[in-house]
Formats: sequence, structure tokens, C-alpha cells
Amino acid sequence: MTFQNSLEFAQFLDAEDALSKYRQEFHYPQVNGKDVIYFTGNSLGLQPKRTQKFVDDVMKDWRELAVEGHFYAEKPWWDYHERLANGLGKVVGAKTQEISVMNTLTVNLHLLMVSFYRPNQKRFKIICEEKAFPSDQYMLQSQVRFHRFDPKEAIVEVKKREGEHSWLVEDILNKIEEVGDELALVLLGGVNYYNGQVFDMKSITQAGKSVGAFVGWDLAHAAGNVELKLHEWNVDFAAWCSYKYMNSGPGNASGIFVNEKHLNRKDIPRFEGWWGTKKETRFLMQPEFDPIETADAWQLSNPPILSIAPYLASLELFDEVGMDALIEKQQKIVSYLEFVLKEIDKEVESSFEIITPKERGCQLSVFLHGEGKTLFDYLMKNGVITDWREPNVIRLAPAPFYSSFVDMYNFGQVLKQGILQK
Ligand SMILES: Cc1ncc(COP(=O)(O)O)c(C=O)c1O
Ligand SMILES: Nc1c(O)cccc1C(=O)C[C@H](N)C(=O)O
Repeated sequence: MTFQNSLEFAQFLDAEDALSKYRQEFHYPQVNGKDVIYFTGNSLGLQPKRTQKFVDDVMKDWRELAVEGHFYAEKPWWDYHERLANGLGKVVGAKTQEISVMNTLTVNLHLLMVSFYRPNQKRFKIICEEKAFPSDQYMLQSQVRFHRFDPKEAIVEVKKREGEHSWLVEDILNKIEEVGDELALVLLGGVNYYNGQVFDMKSITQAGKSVGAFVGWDLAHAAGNVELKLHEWNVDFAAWCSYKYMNSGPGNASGIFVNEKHLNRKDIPRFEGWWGTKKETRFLMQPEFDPIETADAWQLSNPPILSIAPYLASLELFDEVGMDALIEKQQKIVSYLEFVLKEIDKEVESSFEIITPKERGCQLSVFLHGEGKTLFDYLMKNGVITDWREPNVIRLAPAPFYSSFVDMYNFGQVLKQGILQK
């Protein structure tokens, strides 16, 4: 056994880790009386301890002020959502006015497609990745049918090459070129949920724009995980959920990005509601829609303050730490996890194939050759929270805010026991 492959080395890495203190900021579920090893921040992030106060404050204001809370709460509700835009802009690389917080991811993608999928007989095709997250597939198919086109003709899926586990960027760029002036929209997941691949969003956006298409991104697995420069990359629109790497709680309100150049355009239609009208005139109850000059124009209803409160708490943490520090730790901890997996792989008969390419964020997807769901069940029973995706893949996503190097080491030990005890 080498020093690298020891508990002491993992402890040394934790001691060197400037973010290790942030683990204390989160609540940990327990199994067998011990904190779990949590790998599913890519599905639902842990609860930050400070969230409770943010929610309690809203409950208190509601209890004590009732309707007056809209205007006289310490953080008034009528513009509460605006408090999130600046912090979120830093996470996704956008200007404050390009961000709004509203609804949930699939709803927002639909609303954004109302604006940015405007097919005609010539230009009606959409490029996406094959086997995108099912909700995205349903969303795209239903949008295409809504416009009376046939999904089989309109949706062009870029496939992985035979035998490959990830997509080649050149295949996506070539497909964009090939579809050319029939292409209305490019809409992909910035990070694929299954293999954890980070797409080259800059080049793909550029290619889509160069053939005259709109380009949007589903950033469910990217927001709070990888570097994003939506404004600089000239992305038209994007949406994400807040409950994965952004730790805002199950099914919580999420964010959208609309490029500044599309704000206030009369030729880009929108579904509209009263929370998209200017605050100054909103309560005059006039029949004309007077759009806010920011992405908030896409808001329909007054936002769910109790949902947005945890998101604000979480953004405070992101603001304190910053994406650069999170990404730096993420690269170290994911590399260490890869090392742990490879070491165990040498010691046991089974073999693990990491199907995540080198373009990656927090997630390693691991194909378990020679192992079945019993290994996954063993991990769960022994306090390793991971998830299982058919046919034989576990996804491991150590979140830099709260995962430790010792967690990775201990995971390796549980994994080894799980395989050896068969
Ligand atoms: C890539 C992707 N798209 C869409 C969704 C659906 O999100 P929601 O249920 O918040 O609409 C998810 C996660 O559930 C996802 O990972
Ligand atoms: N939101 C979820 C839920 O309520 C139940 C189960 C899973 C989810 C998820 O978010 C799944 C996640 N998008 C994924 O990548 O698998």
C-alpha cells in the first residue's frame, strides 16, 4: 500500500482543503448512526443549515404582517426574487438583468421555447443530444407537435458513435452545419445527466448562431457545477433547476437566462402575466402589458416566496465561496475519486469502467462490469448514497461544498467490502 492509497493521505487532503469548513454548513442524513457519504448532489443537494432561518423569516413575516408583508417585510415579497439575480448571474456568467427566478425547469423551458422556437415551413428543426433527460424529450416533442410538425422529422438527435459512451463535439458541430438553414433551435443539456459529460457550450453556441438558429441550454446539471459564461458565449436562453448543485430544496423554483439582446424585443413573443409588467405601474391594474426591461418580463405569477427563500440562503453560500474555488476543489476531489476507483479496481475481480469523459464536472458515471444492483443496495445500506441508472451504472457526484476526501476514501473501502462479501 502506498501513502497515496491510505486514509492518512485523504486526511491530509482534507486538511489542505480551504473549503472543508463548509461541510459544517450542511445537514447530513445519517445511516447506522453515522453521516452518510453523499454522492447525489446531482439529484438533490443537501440542506444548508442557514436555510431554516430564511424560511422562518418568511413564516414570521407572513404570521405577523400578513398581506402587508408584500411591501413592509424586512425583505419585501414583491421584489424578493430580485435579490437572487446578481448572485445567480455570477454562477452562470450573466448580467443581472438577464436573470429571473420563477417556476421550475421544464415549465421554464416550455416558456422559453414559446419565445425562441418559432418554426416555419423552411426552418423548423431542433438539434438535441440522443437520450436527453426524458423530461426534455417530452418537452421538445410536445412543442414540435404544438406547432403542428412531426417530431420524427423536426427533432434531430446527435448520436454517440458506435461503442462510445460520450459524444464527440465535432459530430454536433457537423450536424449543425448539415441541418443548416432548416435549423430553428439547438437545445442541449450543458452537462449530460447520464454520463456527466460537459459539452463545449461555447463552440456549439457559436456554430448554432452561425447558421441562424437560436441556441438554448438546459443547465440542470451544469448550474453551480461547471464554469458558465452564458453572456460571453452569446447564448440566447437557458434554464436550470436549483435543487441539485444549488442546494435549494426538492422541486424548488429555478432560474432562467435571456440574453440581453433579446430583452425588450417586440418581435420575440412571450406568454405574459402580471408579474412581468413594470413594478411602478403594476398596481394601477391597467389592461396594457408594460414589460419589465429585464428577464423578469418572462415572469407570470407572483413568485413563491417560501421556495425562493432557501434559494437565497444557498446563493449566499455561493457568493461567499465563488465558482472558481468550487471548481478548483471539484477537480481535485473528482480526480481523487477516480484514483480511489482505479485502486479498488486493481484489488478486486470486477471491473469499473468510468464512462464520463475528461470533459467533466462533479460527476463520475461508473459502469459496473460483473456487478449488479445488489452492489448498489449494499452501498445504500452501508451509508453510501448514490444512484442507479439502467443497465448497470452508478453515478457518483461529490459536491465540493460538502464532500470530503475522507468520504472518497471510505467509499472505496465500502465498495471493496461490497464486492468481496459476495
Ligand atoms: C437535464 C434535466 N432536465 C430536466 C429535468 C426536469 O426537471 P424539473 O422536474 O425540475 O422540471 C431534470 C431533472 O429532473 C434534468 O436533469
Ligand atoms: N427531481 C427528482 C425527483 O423528484 C425524484 C427523482 C429524481 C429527481 C431528479 O432530479 C433526477 C435528476 N434530474 C437526474 O439527473 O436523475
